[in-house]
Amino acid sequence: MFIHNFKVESPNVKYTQSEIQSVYNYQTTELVHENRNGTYQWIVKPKSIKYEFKTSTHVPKLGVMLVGWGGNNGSALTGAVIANREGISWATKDKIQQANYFGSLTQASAIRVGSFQGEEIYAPFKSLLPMVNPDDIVFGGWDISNMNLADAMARAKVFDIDLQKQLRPYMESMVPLPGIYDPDFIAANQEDRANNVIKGTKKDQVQQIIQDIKAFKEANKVDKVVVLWTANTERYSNLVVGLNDTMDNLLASVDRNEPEISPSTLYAIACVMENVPFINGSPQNTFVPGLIDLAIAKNSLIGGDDFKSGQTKMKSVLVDFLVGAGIKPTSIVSYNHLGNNDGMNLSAPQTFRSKEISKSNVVDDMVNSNAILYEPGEHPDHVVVIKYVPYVGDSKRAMDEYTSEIFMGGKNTIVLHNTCEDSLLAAPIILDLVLLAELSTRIQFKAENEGKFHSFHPVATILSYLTKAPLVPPGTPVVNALSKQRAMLENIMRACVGLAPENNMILEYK
Ligand SMILES: NC(=O)c1ccc[n+]([C@@H]2O[C@H](COP(=O)([O-])OP(=O)(O)OC[C@H]3O[C@@H](n4cnc5c(N)ncnc54)[C@H](O)[C@@H]3O)[C@@H](O)[C@H]2O)c1
Ligand SMILES: O=P([O-])([O-])O[C@@H]1[C@@H](O)[C@H](O)[C@@H](O)[C@H](O)[C@@H]1O
Repeated sequence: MFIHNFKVESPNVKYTQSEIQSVYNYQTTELVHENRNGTYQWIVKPKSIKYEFKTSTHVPKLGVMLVGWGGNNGSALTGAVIANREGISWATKDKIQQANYFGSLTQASAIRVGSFQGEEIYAPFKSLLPMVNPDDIVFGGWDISNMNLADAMARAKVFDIDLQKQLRPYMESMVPLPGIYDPDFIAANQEDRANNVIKGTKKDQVQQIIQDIKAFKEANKVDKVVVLWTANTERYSNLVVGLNDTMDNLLASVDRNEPEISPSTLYAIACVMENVPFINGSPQNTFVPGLIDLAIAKNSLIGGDDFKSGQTKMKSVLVDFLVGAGIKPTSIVSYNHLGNNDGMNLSAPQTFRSKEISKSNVVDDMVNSNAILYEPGEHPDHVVVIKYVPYVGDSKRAMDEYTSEIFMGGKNTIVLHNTCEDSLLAAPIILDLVLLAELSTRIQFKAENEGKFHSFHPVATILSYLTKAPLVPPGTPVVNALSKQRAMLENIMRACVGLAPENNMILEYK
């Protein structure tokens, strides 16, 4: 059975006018490696730590400023929110289609809340904690192309024509602000697009972005702004001591107009200086060490990298299943071709390399978790190929071959063909990223041994389910297995409302 909302009644949960307060006993373990009677043993000690959470229930009017607003993803998300808000339906060759948020974890997935008279009871994921209604989001942003959002939607060729016709009146007045353009960081084939750029030094550009954010906030009377990069993939920035290794060196490099500071890092600096959450939906290393330093010093949320939308999302499920089943993947070949502008930009070696890194590292945690299957340092062969084929447009075609060793010298080969409608998979992920980033800034918590409440660490690992290469604080484990990432997010939100983690034991029926 499905219920649409619920209230938790518990001595550990208190609903006030402005907050949900919860006390949560976090069950974990402590490991020691001790010499017991002359033999070193691993001792595992169950441990319970009391946490207190406070979640503000003041849901803000949210502004979302997209870098790359006029791109396929940006125009698709903007159009989809308008279509949902206005209740637009449109004719397709099959049926009259209603707007929806399928593919959004927060808007279209469910959680188990328990059982009632022998029946499993589920509720919307978003019913766990008060969240922004996506229909209410005000969009804006920047693009190096000055094309209005209605024409950008037509250029993207993502939506059905009847839907585009209905959306055009809402979107043709939406024009991206000039963006920071540096041809050294994206493919040369993007130059023709760059007719809407901020002039001046890198410092001038940062200042302009800060002014743009302030002006957007004032003009739209939004309470909060979240900025998300859905612009083209950049090449990696070189990490240089004295240039971008610390926040002081990074800011000094901007003052000196150092060429190696990328546009994406400049946008991120502007956001951190304004305490505006910044999320990187692409694979480049926007978050150079100096930027991470700055975000921590300012306690300003940063998250990324690279939306986990299709081929890689499937990989983080399949490899988790195989390794979890004691089967040894030995060869993973991931090929895809696509024909959108993202694909054209990725046809350059330096920008492809950024994507190759994020798509290749996604199995590391799963491989490293099982020393029965893999010797120290042993990894599957893993190849990533991306080709630009204009004809297929945004309809990316992914083909994967997984070869694994199975019982008694056997081999198993799994072949997948996955038509990933790139922007229709990425747009709902962008929505989740901005909604969860906003929610996480309304949560304060403290452990029993901490004196005062504090926010999550500015490096938002809570967003990792949505990214290929989760950005984590130094010294924090990187988890890519999709089921673990989703469980982490759900269970943290359950803790905020006093519910135990979903452990799937259902002992009541055992
Ligand atoms: N499934 C997916 O679509 C998916 C998944 C993961 C990551 N991504 C990443 O998301 C990004 C966007 O994908 P897309 O399909 O919308 O690409 P797109 O090329 O259609 O859109 C990118 C937009 O960014 C603009 N732009 C480029 N540099 C800019 C800058 N410095 N400032 C402002 N605007 C700039 C371009 O003019 C373009 O309009 C790409 O980096 C892609 O790799 C996409
Ligand atoms: O998310 P995913 O499908 O694994 O990876 C995708 C790439 O394979 C593809 O080339 C490009 O369309 C997107 O930028 C996305 O990153």
